Amino acid sequence: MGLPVDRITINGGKPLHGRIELKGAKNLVTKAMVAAILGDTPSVLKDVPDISDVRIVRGLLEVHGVTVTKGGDDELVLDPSGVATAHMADIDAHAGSSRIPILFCGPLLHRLGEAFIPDLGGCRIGDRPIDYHLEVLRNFGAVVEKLPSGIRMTAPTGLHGAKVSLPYPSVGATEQVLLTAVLADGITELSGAAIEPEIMDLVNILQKMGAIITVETDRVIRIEGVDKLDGYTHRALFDRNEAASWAAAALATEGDIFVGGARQAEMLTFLNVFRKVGGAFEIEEDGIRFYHPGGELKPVIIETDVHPGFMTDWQQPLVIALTKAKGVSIVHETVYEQRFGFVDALVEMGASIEVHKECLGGRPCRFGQRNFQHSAVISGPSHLVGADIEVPDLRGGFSHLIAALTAEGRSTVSNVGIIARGYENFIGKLEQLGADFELVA
Ligand SMILES: CC(=O)N[C@H]1[C@@H](OP(=O)(O)OP(=O)(O)OC[C@H]2O[C@@H](n3ccc(=O)[nH]c3=O)[C@H](O)[C@@H]2O)O[C@H](CO)[C@@H](O)[C@@H]1O
Ligand SMILES: C=C(OP(=O)(O)O)C(=O)O
Repeated sequence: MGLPVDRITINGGKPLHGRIELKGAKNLVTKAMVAAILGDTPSVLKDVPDISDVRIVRGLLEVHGVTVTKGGDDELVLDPSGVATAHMADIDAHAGSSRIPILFCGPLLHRLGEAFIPDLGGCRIGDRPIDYHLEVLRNFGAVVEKLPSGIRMTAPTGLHGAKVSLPYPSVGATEQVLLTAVLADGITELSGAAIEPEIMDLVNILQKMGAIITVETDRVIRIEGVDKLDGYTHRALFDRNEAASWAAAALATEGDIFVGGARQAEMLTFLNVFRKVGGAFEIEEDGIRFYHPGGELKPVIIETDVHPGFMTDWQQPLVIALTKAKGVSIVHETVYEQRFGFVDALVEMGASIEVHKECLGGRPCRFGQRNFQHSAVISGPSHLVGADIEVPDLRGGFSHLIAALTAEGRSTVSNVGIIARGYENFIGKLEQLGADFELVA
């Protein structure tokens, strides 16, 4: 279900208390849905969240002839037996705000011998080129033709295993290689691979389907192509980015939230930072309790990075807690060159945050000396006051919600529809946690 409104007013200053439940990770579920195209039989995916990115991918699969039906609660059955060439106009209409269409390339080239990819969506937090994707696909034997409306791909001699190397461990490009190599003829060796937990869960899924994938040391993944794959049955990995977001909300509002379904192993790096800032957590069998134990919050120096580093998607929500810490925190964003657009609204609300183009707080990154404002210096504690703010992107949007929840007085947050791209029923969850807000028609 979409959001009924695009604006909410929040009366801040009330700690969030209660329990929420996570479902499968946005960054795995959508890719698992694409993997279903590769099977000869239907796949069953469990713990699918009701978020708009899932609806977009569902629409795209249906346009390509995959029958998608609801199984049990939160379960999708994806039957690829009718996969057929789609109409370009229909694809364009369904691509929406997601970046997932690019991952249809390999599976569609295997099944149909051609693919059309419209312009991609996703958060505007940097240029987000797709050069690695196109380069690896060319290595497999794809012919890429750029059209005004998107990209058309064919594979006149089929797809063949290749030795490929990524200049940077891109999550999407690693998934592109996996989804293409599993049915390619011969062996693929990928070096410079990303190894995020969501990628490892995609590897689990592909192995269930019949793929042969070896994850070696030093970011090398070896895939032996097979002739056919079957469907899978899989419960999606929990959404660790949503877990970190609610954890940040608990800390910033001086609250206490039990995040059902969160697990320690995939959040080790986040938990260390959360503890250093002054947050407390208790790890239970069925989730993690995150809370503010009282006392002052402490400043930290964080550098975002690929896994097992501090995930870039965690920094935006955590910045609000850092505005409450006594002293100077630094966040050096090394994954996306423009992920600090969201701080303008926070400054308007009274936060003291400066962004710099230098690489502050650690080692130099790809963005140093290139005029990208990618390091933030946060001085606290700041007293935030309510304001009218507009959500710029998914995680920046969640961070705006937290800012409004901690601020004195009333804030109006508009463009909240973006948040539904990755947070299931966040309005209902805010209600469950005791937030004081109203939806504005
Ligand atoms: C749907 C999904 O899973 N999204 C996640 C995925 O995004 P996504 O897969 O798009 O992110 P990537 O890991 O590919 O991007 C990382 C960096 O590589 C660059 N790059 C990437 C591809 C390419 O062809 N050329 C290139 O230069 C990007 O501009 C960026 O600077 O991983 C990111 C990094 O963990 C997360 O923040 C996103 O939440
Ligand atoms: C950047 C993100 O997602 P996407 O790649 O879907 O834009 C995110 O989840 O924070």
